[in-house]
Amino acid sequence: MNKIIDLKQRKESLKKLLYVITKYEEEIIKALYNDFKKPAFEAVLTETNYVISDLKETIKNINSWAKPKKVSASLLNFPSSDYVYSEPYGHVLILSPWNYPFQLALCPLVAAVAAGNKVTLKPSELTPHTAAIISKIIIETFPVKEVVVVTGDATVATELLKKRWDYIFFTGSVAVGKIVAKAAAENLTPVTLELGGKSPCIVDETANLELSARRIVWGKIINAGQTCVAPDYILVHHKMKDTLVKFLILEIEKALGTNPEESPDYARIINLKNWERQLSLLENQKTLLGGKSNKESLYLAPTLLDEPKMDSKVMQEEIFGPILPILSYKTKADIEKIILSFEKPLSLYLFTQNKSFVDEVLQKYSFGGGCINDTVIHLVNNKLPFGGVGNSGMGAYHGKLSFDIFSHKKAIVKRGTWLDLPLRYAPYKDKLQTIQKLLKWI
Ligand SMILES: NC(=O)C1=CN([C@@H]2O[C@H](COP(=O)(O)OP(=O)(O)OC[C@H]3O[C@@H](n4cnc5c(N)ncnc54)[C@H](OP(=O)(O)O)[C@@H]3O)[C@@H](O)[C@H]2O)C=CC1
Ligand SMILES: CCCCCC(=O)O
Repeated sequence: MNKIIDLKQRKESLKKLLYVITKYEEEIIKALYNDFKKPAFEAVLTETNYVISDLKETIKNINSWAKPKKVSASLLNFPSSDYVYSEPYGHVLILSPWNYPFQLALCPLVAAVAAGNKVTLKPSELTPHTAAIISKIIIETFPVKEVVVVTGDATVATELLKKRWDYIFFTGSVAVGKIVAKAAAENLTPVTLELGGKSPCIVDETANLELSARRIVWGKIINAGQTCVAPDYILVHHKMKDTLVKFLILEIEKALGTNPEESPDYARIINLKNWERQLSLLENQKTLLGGKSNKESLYLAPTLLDEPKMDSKVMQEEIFGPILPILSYKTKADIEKIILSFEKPLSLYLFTQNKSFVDEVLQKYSFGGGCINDTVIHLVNNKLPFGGVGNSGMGAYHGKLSFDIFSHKKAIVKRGTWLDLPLRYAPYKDKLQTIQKLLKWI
């Protein structure tokens, strides 16, 4: 059993990490830009500041989170004091993706360290500049190497998965999530899988269309649509479709101008393979806006598609890019038929003023989490669990939940020795009635 990293040392390490990240914030922002032109505003909002506030919250609460929790004792154990101890799993592996390469690597890492674990982190090789600054930060913060960064591609991750870990935290695609789960099963290693899916965005006949368009566009164009909780496709009431499309086009132009390629506020597709995949989603599709692309700069305009067929590629796989299919519906049965044709999504968004429809949708559809009359912002509140369900993932984190997923919860009963009731001990003769009465009474 590795030496458990004591609370004082964990807190010191996290304070040092906060200092070092703050010191290198400009370098991190530059690295994110160099990797795929992530705008500085988005880099601060969704990466550096996101991690800094998570770190501050963890440092503030680590003592209370790590303290053994006293729970009410069972009368059957009288006299006793009962506790839940949070114990680090040991040595954890974190595999993180390229789309929010700083946040999705560091937030799990902060929690794993806070819970007292050693950490091996493998960031994506698709964002080498960010991986390099993460390595620099970790080396400067953890000289004793309780945290190490292993850079490299999927082959490195494959080798890492051959080792035995005490916990694996994976963020990425469903396909690789299954590879990770299989590898973990070999050693019965607990895992958190933060995956993806096709997150629907329903707009009904009561929705405020201008406001809905603004919030849908925001959630779609941030990071050039490469966000696991981005609205993947729109289901709009057929009477509202034309007006919604008009507002979507207006909001995209308001945000990025009439030529988004020239906007400094719009990222690029991460690499040629993903750019070509995005282009393949446009084949034989009717475009309402966008479609313009540039192979050299890996640019793809925010693109609205008109009523793609359900068996088309764009409707058969997670888009994970700036393409937004618009499908209209007449009845709730139309909505149900489409949403239930897919695996349980990571998110679902509903734009409506109809409270009973909200209740109906929340009851009818299973999904990781989502918003009513907005998109993506459920990730801002760290009191809310962030995770998938079914194919979109298992386990959820953020806030104290992150500390808890990296802690084994050990139950401890501390018995008094001044009293030892004989009831539970054999021989049981003529004790049965007493125990039956007692158990009914408790
Ligand atoms: N739920 C969430 O929080 C998030 C989910 N996602 C989902 O991730 C997907 C896109 O991210 P992406 O990075 O492309 O996902 P991948 O699954 O391709 O990669 C995720 C991580 O796993 C590594 N990896 C890739 N192939 C293998 C393999 N065969 N064995 C072991 N490890 C491997 C990658 O390394 P390398 O990149 O170096 O090849 C990367 O570090 C989308 O489906 C998206 O929805 C993305 C972000 C957040
Ligand atoms: C806005 C931050 C989002 C991070 C996780 C994702 O890709 O959805």
